[in-house]
Amino acid sequence: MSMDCHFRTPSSSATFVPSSLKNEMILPRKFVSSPRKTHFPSWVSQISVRNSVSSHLQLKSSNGHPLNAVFLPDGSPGSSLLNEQIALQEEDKSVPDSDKVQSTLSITVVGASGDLAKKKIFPALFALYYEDCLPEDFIVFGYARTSMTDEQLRNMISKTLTCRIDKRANCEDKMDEFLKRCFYHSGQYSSEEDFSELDRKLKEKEDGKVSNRLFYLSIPPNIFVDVVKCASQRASSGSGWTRVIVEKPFGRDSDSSGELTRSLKQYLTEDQIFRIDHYLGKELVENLSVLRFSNLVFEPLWSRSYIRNVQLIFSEDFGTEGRGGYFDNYGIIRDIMQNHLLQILALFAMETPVSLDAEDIRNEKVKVLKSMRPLQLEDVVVGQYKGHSKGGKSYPAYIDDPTVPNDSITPTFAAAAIFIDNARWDGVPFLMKAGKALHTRRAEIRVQFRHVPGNLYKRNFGTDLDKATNELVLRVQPNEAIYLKINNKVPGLGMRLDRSDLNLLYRSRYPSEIPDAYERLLLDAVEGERRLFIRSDELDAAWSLFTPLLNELEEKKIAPELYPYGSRGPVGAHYLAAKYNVRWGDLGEDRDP
Ligand SMILES: NC(=O)C1=CN([C@@H]2O[C@H](COP(=O)(O)OP(=O)(O)OC[C@H]3O[C@@H](n4cnc5c(N)ncnc54)[C@H](OP(=O)(O)O)[C@@H]3O)[C@@H](O)[C@H]2O)C=CC1
Ligand SMILES: O=C1O[C@H](COP(=O)(O)O)[C@@H](O)[C@H](O)[C@H]1O
Repeated sequence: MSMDCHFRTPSSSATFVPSSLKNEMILPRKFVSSPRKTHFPSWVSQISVRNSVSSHLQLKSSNGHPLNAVFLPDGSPGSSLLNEQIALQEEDKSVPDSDKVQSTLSITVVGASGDLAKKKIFPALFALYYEDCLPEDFIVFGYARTSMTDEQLRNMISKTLTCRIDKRANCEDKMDEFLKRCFYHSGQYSSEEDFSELDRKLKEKEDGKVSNRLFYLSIPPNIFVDVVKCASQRASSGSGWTRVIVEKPFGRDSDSSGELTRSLKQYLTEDQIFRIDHYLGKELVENLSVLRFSNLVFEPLWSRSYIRNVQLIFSEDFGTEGRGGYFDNYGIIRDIMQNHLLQILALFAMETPVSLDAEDIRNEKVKVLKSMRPLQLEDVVVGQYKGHSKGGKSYPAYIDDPTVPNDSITPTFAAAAIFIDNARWDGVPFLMKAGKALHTRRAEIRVQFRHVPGNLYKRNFGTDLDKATNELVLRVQPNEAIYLKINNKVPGLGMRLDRSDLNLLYRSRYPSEIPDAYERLLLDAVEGERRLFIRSDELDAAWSLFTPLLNELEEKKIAPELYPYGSRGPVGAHYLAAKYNVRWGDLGEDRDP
């Protein structure tokens, strides 16, 4: 599905459209008061009317706040009442556009000279602009210490902007238009004067309109608080909202994370903080709840009664090249498991939320996180990649990175078994595995179901009944897919059974390019939709699970098991799985569709 904003529906008002409409089964979205008028197909108005009884008016943002309205800053006295009235007014089509106060959106990318900004943030902003997902009136400011002119920033950004494969028409023009809205301000991260100067430049561009300001902190964590202090005191909006997207890592453990949250909250309210975990913005992760809660065939099976184990697998076929300095201070458990994989696990295992509202979903995630048992050292395997030569090419060891100490024992691989002590999941092992410099790049969720009781066909499966159980796989990346391994009769006169797949391969079913996770998350932040961002109590619960283990690993100086660059990782991961009678599902991946 392409992220065509005219056709993106807020999850909280997701609407089904007959399959004859295929990829257009999503409803148009917001910016109703934008001067750039959108012409919707006639079926849209029918659906809006049909849903109007339940006040599901689709033509507004997912949190119910249209962007081009005046908003009091989040959390300010009376803001919710006033904002609600404004939202109601927005729904009232009798109010002419000219009577609505025009607002502007200013996005400041702090750390604009860095890797993430170039690789992900600017391209995502351009994609949103190209899909008409940003308001008519917006500007982007880059902020960093590096000295650069606006033109140099534009030049730098232009190298990483891409056009969607299926929408090349006019793309170059759109890029030029987008770049004209990009500006740069060079400043120190702890200088209030420099942020005052940024404020002055922002005001100049905002031209007296109500301004909504979004700051994206794409910088190392040790300067988060300095920036938030300066930005909130000197460059926050006086008339609209101010929000701050904070990149991970959110601390190194419970204490440092708590300290970071307390420091941020000296300057911002929780509602203004958008802690990003980009895995939550990935298409298949977003689809997890849809699959589970909107299909009768899945939700009844979603428990210990039918599920034998669940596996969350992340692997990369490259090492920490270029990021060793950052990585060595964190390791794979903090880099991937405590956030990306745990977030997926929480979504997978939570109880049904009261609604699709952000708070209802996050409440359920917190509950299930609190039901998890803190990780035990004996349920964890750590590894680190070593150098390897293959086909005349040599691959470096982790410690060959010049920014990594020679005696580093930081894990670049980890596997863990997690248990959830609640009625639904009692006794079900949730296995996580994450590693760098492995043989392949992939992220997937694998659900292995129990044996069929009294299976009439058990003799046809040979001795290994485990191989004959159903397995549901959500392949998050690459080549997104959902497939279910089933047993099937091989056509013919005999009775031979075959393991086969019911396969929903995204590129076959949905030919349009899938939006990058950062596009979805940036758009949600602009709209004030918090569902895919981490609330502080979720973060606390996540750290409580991992902090005792991390302390123990560090105190006992547990040496990682070495594995060759490009291999399947340490053998210990297989012993860990075997301890719980589990076989990693990705071992037979050559047969995966
Ligand atoms: N890169 C990635 O793939 C991912 C990154 N992240 C997170 O996003 C954030 C940004 O990542 P990334 O772009 O890779 O980071 P960079 O190391 O590239 O840093 C971004 C910018 O911050 C400034 N900076 C770097 N080091 C320091 C320092 N010690 N003191 C002050 N300023 C500094 C530099 O700008 P200047 O010198 O011009 O001021 C730099 O261009 C980090 O929190 C990272 O953990 C999260 C997921 C993936
Ligand atoms: O957060 C991080 O994610 C990337 C992997 O992201 P992906 O979207 O490319 O799968 C990982 O390489 C990095 O170490 C980590 O900090």
